[in-house]
Amino acid sequence: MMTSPTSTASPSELGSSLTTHKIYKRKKSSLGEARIAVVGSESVGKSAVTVRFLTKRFIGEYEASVENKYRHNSQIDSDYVTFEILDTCCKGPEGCAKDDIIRWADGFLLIYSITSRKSFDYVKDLGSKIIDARKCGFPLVLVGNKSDMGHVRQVTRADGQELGRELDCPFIEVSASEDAETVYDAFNTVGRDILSYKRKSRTIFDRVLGGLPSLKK
Ligand SMILES: Nc1nc2c(ncn2[C@@H]2O[C@H](COP(=O)(O)OP(=O)(O)OP(=O)(O)O)[C@@H](O)[C@H]2O)c(=O)[nH]1
Repeated sequence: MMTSPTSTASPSELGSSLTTHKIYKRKKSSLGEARIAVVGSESVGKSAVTVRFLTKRFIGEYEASVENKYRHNSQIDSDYVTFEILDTCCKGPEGCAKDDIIRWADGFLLIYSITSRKSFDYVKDLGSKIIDARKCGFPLVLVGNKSDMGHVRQVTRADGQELGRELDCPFIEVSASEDAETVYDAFNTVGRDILSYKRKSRTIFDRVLGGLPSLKK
């Protein structure tokens, strides 16, 4: 069900595809699935960006005290993909990148607000924590949200590009409120990276299995 752009969105308003979870078990997702955790500090627009991608609408305010998980079918290039998107909540001492979430996700959208230096420093630490926990080359996309608020900008585009290079991941500036295309681009970029990462892992696995019959000869 669509919600009007100016209303307050609650999870139940966003349709039956949504469930809320507390613990994320790392049961491997299938090749056509992309589990994305949307992480970043408070009020950077994690829910706005997620809901924009899911409903094509910008919704101003959210009832946001819990983590929300959504399933969404989409197509990237010629691949059909089921996105599982976790809109995280940062309250609590562990912040939004709890260990079970880091294990659960196939990839991350690291979101900061271009109007908050503090939120940028937060994703810098978070990105390093994720890279330490997962393998090198793990799918991450760095997202600077609220690009429509250039008049109160605290983080330059060059800062974002530099951090993208440091984390070795794509960097995109978006505006959940003004520019849906940039938001789709961010999700599709991480989705594409996840599929390619999974294919590479599978290729190595297949190569190992593929080698076994020849051993019998
Ligand atoms: N101008 C502008 N405001 C935005 C944008 N995205 C989100 N906001 C506003 O920023 C505020 C926080 O947005 P949320 O989506 O609730 O942020 P969040 O990161 O999910 O917040 P928490 O879950 O509470 O940490 C709301 O008032 C939104 O309307 C944007 O692209 N531009």
